Amino acid sequence: MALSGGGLVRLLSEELPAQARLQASGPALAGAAWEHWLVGFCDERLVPFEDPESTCGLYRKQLLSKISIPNNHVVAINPTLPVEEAAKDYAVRLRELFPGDNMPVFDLLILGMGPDGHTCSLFPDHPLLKEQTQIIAPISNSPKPPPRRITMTLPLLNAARSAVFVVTGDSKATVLKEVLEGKSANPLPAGLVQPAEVNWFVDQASASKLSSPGDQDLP
Ligand SMILES: O=C(O)[C@H](O)[C@@H](O)[C@H](O)[C@H](O)COP(=O)(O)O
Repeated sequence: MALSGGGLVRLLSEELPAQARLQASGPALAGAAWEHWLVGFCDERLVPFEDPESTCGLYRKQLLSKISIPNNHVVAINPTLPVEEAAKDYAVRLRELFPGDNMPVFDLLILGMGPDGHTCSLFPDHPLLKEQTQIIAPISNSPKPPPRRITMTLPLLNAARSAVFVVTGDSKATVLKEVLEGKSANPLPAGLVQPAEVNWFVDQASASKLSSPGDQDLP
């Protein structure tokens, strides 16, 4: 699986370890055992892991240290490289997890969405949305700080078996309606993520502007 940053870190860190403890006491659910998972990142900020802006550093501290995922099952970036090199290096690291596959196929992507409809570090009207060759790309002018990041691109995101968007808060209500119900000829980045299966986990505040469930024709 691959994880996104932002508010998702706290949300997963608050919920998953408790679920893991619950499931660990259950008879089956061996498949849910954490040691079977490899964890990558849908995007990452180019800062040291000890920086509070480091997505991997936050997950290690708040989540991964509390569940039994072996350290070598977490595929982190090399934040000491220049951003272009860090992107190339991360693409190599991910491809090593999928030997022989032309395109790595993640089982699960867990994504957030910004109030402008960005996801990962793919922002509206950014040239990266047209990237069709690289699976990981650098960005040095992220509108959301910090500016230097690496990000999965749409070819990699759309090759996944499934994606889950987790969207909360009223600041996302307008953009969520646009992504799920809009008919724009220029869809927002979150609306361009269309792997085999996409599920949206939203709270009442972020869903407050959606049409009533009965008459939605969701993508
Ligand atoms: O590292 C990042 O910044 C994220 O990957 C980014 O894409 C995030 O998911 C959205 O900006 C939503 O973040 P919030 O849930 O905090 O609004």
